[in-house]
Amino acid sequence: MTSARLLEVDELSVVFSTARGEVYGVDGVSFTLDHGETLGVVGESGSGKSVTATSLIGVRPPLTRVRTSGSARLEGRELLDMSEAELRGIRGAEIGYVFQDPMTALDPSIPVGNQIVETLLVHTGLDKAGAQRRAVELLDMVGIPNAAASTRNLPDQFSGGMRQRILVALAISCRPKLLIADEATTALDPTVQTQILALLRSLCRELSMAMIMITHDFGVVAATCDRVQVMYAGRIVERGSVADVLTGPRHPYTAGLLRLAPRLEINHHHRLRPIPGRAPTAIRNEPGCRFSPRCEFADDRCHREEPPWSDGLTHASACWRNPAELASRDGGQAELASRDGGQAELASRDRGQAESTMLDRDREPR
Ligand SMILES: Nc1ncnc2c1ncn2[C@@H]1O[C@H](COP(=O)(O)OP(=O)(O)OP(=O)(O)O)[C@@H](O)[C@H]1O
Repeated sequence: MTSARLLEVDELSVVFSTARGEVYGVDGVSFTLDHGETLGVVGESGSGKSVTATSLIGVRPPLTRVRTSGSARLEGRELLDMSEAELRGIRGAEIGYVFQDPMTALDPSIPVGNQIVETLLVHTGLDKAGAQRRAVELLDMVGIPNAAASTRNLPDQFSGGMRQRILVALAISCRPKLLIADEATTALDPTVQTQILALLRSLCRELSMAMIMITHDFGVVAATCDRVQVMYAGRIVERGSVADVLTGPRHPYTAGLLRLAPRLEINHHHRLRPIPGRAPTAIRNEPGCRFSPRCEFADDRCHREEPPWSDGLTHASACWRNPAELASRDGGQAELASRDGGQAELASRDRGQAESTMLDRDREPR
């Protein structure tokens, strides 16, 4: 029986034992994802985006003692209790993963077609001839020119953008229900980045595939996602629809990130500029809100007590302060709100632009 929800993550915590003590890579994260839905996960470096995602597919850093707790269910099946063999069956087949650097995921010594064929033979009932035909179809689908001949090429015979397309082909080869794109376009130049984002969005639609898009970049989220959650120091601090969060951020951290993002256009690189102060490593030794040492609105209670999560709302944040109060105290916020009106428009324009780019099927030269 298929569960209504594709993914249900409940109080997920991932703790690393380090020389400095226990470090919470992720600390009590909960979220859900429906079939076909696209979710952006945004936050500064070290906020726990990748640890959240890799714990779903059971990938653990080597030589590190890790303790995972909570729950992560894929269509009702607990991923955290699965054996390595069961997880191997999930990875690729039900959850596809696209990394930032295709060369870490592609074997440089094996022709790309063979790498896709291997995956298909492991996870599907296709025979070799069927898998070879499917590999050509997949390369064609992601916009590799001369797909049949290209199957014989090694990864380094392709440009960076083409390699990223090949990685997308590999990730979707078994028609996963969920695609996780982890900074998948960060290393690409802006034009190629726009094309890959368009490709991902259109594949999600064509294949009814859900996607978790991990990024530093609100422009990427605006171009590809329905919903977004913002992470800080191992926790989710705000979540909502992309339009709601971009037009009216409720958490001072999100507002700060948006204020510092130059422009929400996906054809410009704009990794998050840092908010003043240092992002903490999530070692549980301080009471109160983790953002309070960097927050211009923090009062005594923020430093003392963990803020509650405003549950039941589609647009919610974990903050003691009232968003209206923050907006009235922060002149910059008012400016942000009016600028964000334009940004919401941009979000839908970016999507249109990204999709028409996809329809054009333009291909970057080698
Ligand atoms: N192997 C490890 N050993 C110890 N701590 C780790 C390890 N991997 C991750 N962490 C901790 O988990 C936190 C979250 O890491 P994660 O890679 O998820 O961040 P991120 O938000 O994905 O950052 P980036 O955007 O730079 O990839 C880090 O700040 C670090 O403290």
